[in-house]
Amino acid sequence: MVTVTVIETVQLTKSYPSVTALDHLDVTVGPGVTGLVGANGAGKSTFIKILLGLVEPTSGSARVLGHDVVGEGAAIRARVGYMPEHDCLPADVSASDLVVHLGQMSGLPYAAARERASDVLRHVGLAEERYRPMGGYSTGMKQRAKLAQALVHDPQLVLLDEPTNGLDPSSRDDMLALVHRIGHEFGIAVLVTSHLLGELERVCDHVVVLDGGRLLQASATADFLGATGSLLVEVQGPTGADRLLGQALVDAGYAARPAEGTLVEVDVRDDATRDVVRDLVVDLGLGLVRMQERHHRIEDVFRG
Ligand SMILES: Nc1ncnc2c1ncn2[C@@H]1O[C@H](COP(=O)(O)OP(=O)(O)OP(=O)(O)O)[C@@H](O)[C@H]1O
Repeated sequence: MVTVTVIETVQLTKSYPSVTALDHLDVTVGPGVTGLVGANGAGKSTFIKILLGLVEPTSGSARVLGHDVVGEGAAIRARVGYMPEHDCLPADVSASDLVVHLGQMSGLPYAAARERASDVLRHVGLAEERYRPMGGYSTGMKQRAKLAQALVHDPQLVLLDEPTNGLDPSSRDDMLALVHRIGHEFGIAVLVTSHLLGELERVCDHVVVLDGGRLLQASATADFLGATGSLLVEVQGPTGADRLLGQALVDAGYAARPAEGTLVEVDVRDDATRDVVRDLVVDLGLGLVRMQERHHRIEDVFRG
């Protein structure tokens, strides 16, 4: 299988007078959905603006779909869709009119722009409301309109800057499902940023983690989420965890500690660990609610 490089940066650096926003970044992004993760100020928006050819690097280089970000910004923007982080929608224009207009700006004839706009607005889930002025939209509807305009010119790559910002949990799930569909069903490469590390685990094939402008880690999501070598055990009753953590586990030679909520984390020592823990729970007269392998979270990379 040929792996296509969508984005490639070499020692990419962006310095502002008081801060180094990006510090010698070597990043390669391929097809599918890639998450760009980092706390506020980590450099995510700066990275996206450089990829679009809107901000020049201080040093190093970056190529998007084979084009150099310095000098070939127009060619990049013709093939890349961009969903900005902040609310930038004109209040008195409808989503339909905006997306048709931007489709025409990208070079589509009016009839084709209308047809494409109608398609993408349907895909992002804006129905009748697409004809109403966007000033009256909820945050979720505004995010959908911003996503539609990024897709209207049939890009090969979309850069989505914090698309779940300001959304309630259910709209957040809808937006993440859409991001996943764009990357997998529509076959458009996606780079999506978030400061909420946990949410990208579900939809991204790869994750790039930035910290203070530096690359902390870049790998397949599955590599971030590997098993930790311990079990999470939940037993019934308010004192169940304490009783399990009492002498019996120690006597049996297991290292264990309290985990989130009322969970108990037990280090896996050998193949028999699960059976021993289950038997101990039974011997103590506790009901076993669940016992599962503990997996890493993307957050763990920040804990070193
Ligand atoms: N035009 C600018 N002039 C000076 N400093 C800037 C400029 N743009 C960004 N910065 C600084 O560069 C650093 C990275 O900012 P950036 O907006 O890229 O981070 P981010 O990860 O996108 O965070 P957020 O999610 O809060 O936007 C920050 O310290 C920011 O203050």
